[in-house]
Amino acid sequence: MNRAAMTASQKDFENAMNQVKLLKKDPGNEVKLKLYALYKQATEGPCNMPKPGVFDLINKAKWDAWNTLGSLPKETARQNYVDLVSSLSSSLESSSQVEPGTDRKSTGYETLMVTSEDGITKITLNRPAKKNAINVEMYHEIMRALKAASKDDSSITVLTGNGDYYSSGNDLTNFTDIPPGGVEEKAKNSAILLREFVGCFIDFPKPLIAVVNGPAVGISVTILGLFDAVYASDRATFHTPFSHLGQSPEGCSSYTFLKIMGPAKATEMLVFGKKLTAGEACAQGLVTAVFPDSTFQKEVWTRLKAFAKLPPNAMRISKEVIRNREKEKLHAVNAEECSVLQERWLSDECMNAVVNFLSRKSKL
Ligand SMILES: CCCC/C=C/CC(=O)SCCNC(=O)CCNC(=O)[C@H](O)C(C)(C)COP(=O)(O)OP(=O)(O)OC[C@H]1O[C@@H](n2cnc3c(N)ncnc32)[C@H](O)[C@@H]1OP(=O)(O)O
Repeated sequence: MNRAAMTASQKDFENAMNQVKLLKKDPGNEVKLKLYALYKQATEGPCNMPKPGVFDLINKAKWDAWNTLGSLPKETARQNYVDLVSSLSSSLESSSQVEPGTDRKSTGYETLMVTSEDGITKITLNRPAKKNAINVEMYHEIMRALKAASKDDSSITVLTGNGDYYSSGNDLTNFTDIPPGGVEEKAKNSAILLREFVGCFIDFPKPLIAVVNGPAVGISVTILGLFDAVYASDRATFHTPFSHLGQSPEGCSSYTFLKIMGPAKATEMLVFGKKLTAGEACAQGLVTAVFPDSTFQKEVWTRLKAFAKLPPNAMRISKEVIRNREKEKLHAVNAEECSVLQERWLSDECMNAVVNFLSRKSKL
């Protein structure tokens, strides 16, 4: 009897492991850590691995989850794993029945909403609960959306944010997913990603317009220097706290901001982390126009719809004439900024700032 039950439980365990791979929705980090811990306990027994270092956030979280199970018997862990997967499958299935085929799914983007209407392709950053922080998936999706927009039949492309923020910049949890090659490999991969990401903005062929609906931080601010127009709500602020984060400027801002606002004002922003109001950013040339938040959407979209009616080829060619002679320089600046940042990400100053944010010791 016992033996039959154990065999059945082992089979259920294997089925459950397969079921986890087939889950349609991400169950979230907390559940994933529980699954990891139960799996390890069921297959290897109690945790006797050395505790990972303080900067190794992911492995430390995994270790904590496993260690918490103490001396739970392997068979019980196996059963608990099976029970957890079964509850998970039914809850995720039922939630997908409530909301069949949401918009996000139909567009094929997880972190963005992309629509095309009235000659305008609108790319909306769509992680409002995280203040539209740009995680690795979002970097890739923005690049994909820009590539698609460069070839579609729209005349202009708009980037905006959903919710109260435009974007809080780089998602600081990006730094916690350390690959087997360690933090050096992570820094190298991030520099490659950043260079490719910024390169897409440098090369974007159609008029690119930012509709800054709220506060903007970090990389969401620096790349504005590569846009053709920037419209802001009077609720928006512009903040590049690189020194506070132990980092250095990116998005070609070390070049574009100096050209736009001059070295003194650019230094205040990029080195001293001065946060600008929308009015100040407009006075310094980073923002094209500011509108009261109450009428922002109406006024901006009326203006953009009128722009989108202009002959698209003329707009594209005019942009080429204005921007092309700077392209080579911008790519060189981008490469240099990324290589400096690759080093910065390995510094104690940067690691401490990220750990402080993640352990909720500091915010901007
Ligand atoms: C690979 C390429 C790398 C390119 C490098 C680029 C450099 C940069 O972009 S530097 C800028 C990095 N950004 C920040 O330092 C902002 C950090 N966030 C904050 O200081 C605050 O969250 C805020 C001032 C933006 C908002 O504060 P508020 O009190 O209104 O809201 P919160 O409760 O803090 O946020 C809600 C929710 O969102 C999460 N979150 C917000 N911003 C980020 C972020 N940048 N990275 C990760 N997560 C972020 C925050 O943790 C909250 O999540 P929970 O509800 O789960 O706690």
